[in-house]
Order: sequence, then structure tokens, then C-alpha cells
Amino acid sequence: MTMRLDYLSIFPAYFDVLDISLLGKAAVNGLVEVHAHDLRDWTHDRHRTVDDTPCGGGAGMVMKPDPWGEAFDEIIGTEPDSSVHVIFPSPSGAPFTQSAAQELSSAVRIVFCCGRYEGIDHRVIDYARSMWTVHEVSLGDYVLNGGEVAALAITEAVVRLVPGFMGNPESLAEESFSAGQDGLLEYPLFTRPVSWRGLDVPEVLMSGHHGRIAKWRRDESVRLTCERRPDLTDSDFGVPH
Ligand SMILES: Oc1ccccc1-c1ccno1
Repeated sequence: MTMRLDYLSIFPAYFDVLDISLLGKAAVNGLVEVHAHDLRDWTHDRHRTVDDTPCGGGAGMVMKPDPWGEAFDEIIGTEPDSSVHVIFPSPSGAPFTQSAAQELSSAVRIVFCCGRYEGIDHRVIDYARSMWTVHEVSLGDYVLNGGEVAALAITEAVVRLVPGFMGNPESLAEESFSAGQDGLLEYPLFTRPVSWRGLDVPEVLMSGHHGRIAKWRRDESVRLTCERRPDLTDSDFGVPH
């Protein structure tokens, strides 16, 4: 199954980067198909206008609905289809999570709508909700200049979970937030040399004692999660003794 990814943006060149690294390889292997579109291709005036002043007043500009609607018609179609996932990255969206990435990794089609200015006319999102499966998502509590960087981050989080994408799928099981880690943060990692600038690899990791190593790793995951992400902990994790 090939996952088709579409990106609607006034800066489509942001997505040229998807031709390199693992994502580029996935495209070559037919796992994903990437299409970036310039929203201005669906404007009809000399200045290729995509924005206008906000109704009700206020600072900045709002993205007009017309170019989005015409782009949707051409790129996605005019018939409802719940199998099409339309993602609007937004600071007012729901937090994007690893479980959301996991769910989206089985999608056949994902369309990213990258807003700029103060945002997109809300009727665009309402129309999309009437037609497809819509996700308004945020990467975190900070403000970007547009949705492109968020779309790239979400793309990477999703595509790396597509079956066949990662050379060694076992590595996914031990990552932060993965089910195999019980949603805990990943433990600290070490490799050779054993001693480096007066800093040594923890002895337990060199002991060859798999039980002790597993306990050390679990304890470290719980400690780090309690320290850095108390929001992820609950009574089950407890506090390492
Ligand atoms: O700040 C933004 C502006 C446009 C689109 C998305 C965002 C955003 C901020 C955090 N996550 O997404």
C-alpha cells in the first residue's frame, strides 16, 4: 500500500526536503508518494492574492477560503471520503501525540493544509470536516510562522511508523512514548569508548547481566519521566527507590 501525502502551502519548496534521507528512500520504494502544491495556483488575480483583512477587525491578515476550496476540489475531489485525512497544523489544535502518529501511519491519504498569516478562514476547516477526516493539531505551546515546519515534523513521526519504512522495526518498540516503553521516556544511551573524557559508561551496561541491565533501564526511564514529564506519570509508575 502506498501512502499519498499532499501539502498545500504558499511555500511548497519547504517540502523539497522530503526527497532526501529515509523519506526519499521510502518514496523510491513506493511506500510513500509526495505531492507539494502552491496554493497561489488556485488564485485568479494578478497579485495571486490568498489573504484579506479579518472580519470583525483585528491585526494581521486571514487566508481567504476560495483558493483552498478550489485546491481541495482539484487535489482531493468533490465527494466525501472519510479515508482521506486532512491535517491543519495550528497553535489552537489538539496536542499531536505518538498515538496519533501511530493511527495516521495506516492512512492511505493525508493532506496537510499549511496556514500562514493569522490563520485560515474557519469555513475552510468546517467544509473539510463535512467531507473528510480532519485533524487540527499542535506540536506544542509555542507559535510558528506557518504550518510547514509542523507538517514536516508530523510527516516524519507518521511515515517512520509505516510498515516497511524502518529497516529494523524492533527499534521502534524501545523509543520514548512507544507502547513497548509503557509510554515512558527512553533511558540514556551509551556506546564505545567505555571511557571518554573522564566519563564512563555505567558499569551495569558492561556487566552482560541482562536482568540487571533491563532493571537499570526501566529505573532510568521511570526516573527521567518523573523528573521531566510528571504529566505522563501515574500511580502505576511510582517513584524509583
Ligand atoms: O504556530 C503555528 C502557526 C501555523 C501553524 C501551526 C502552528 C503551530 C504551533 C505549534 N504547533 O503548530
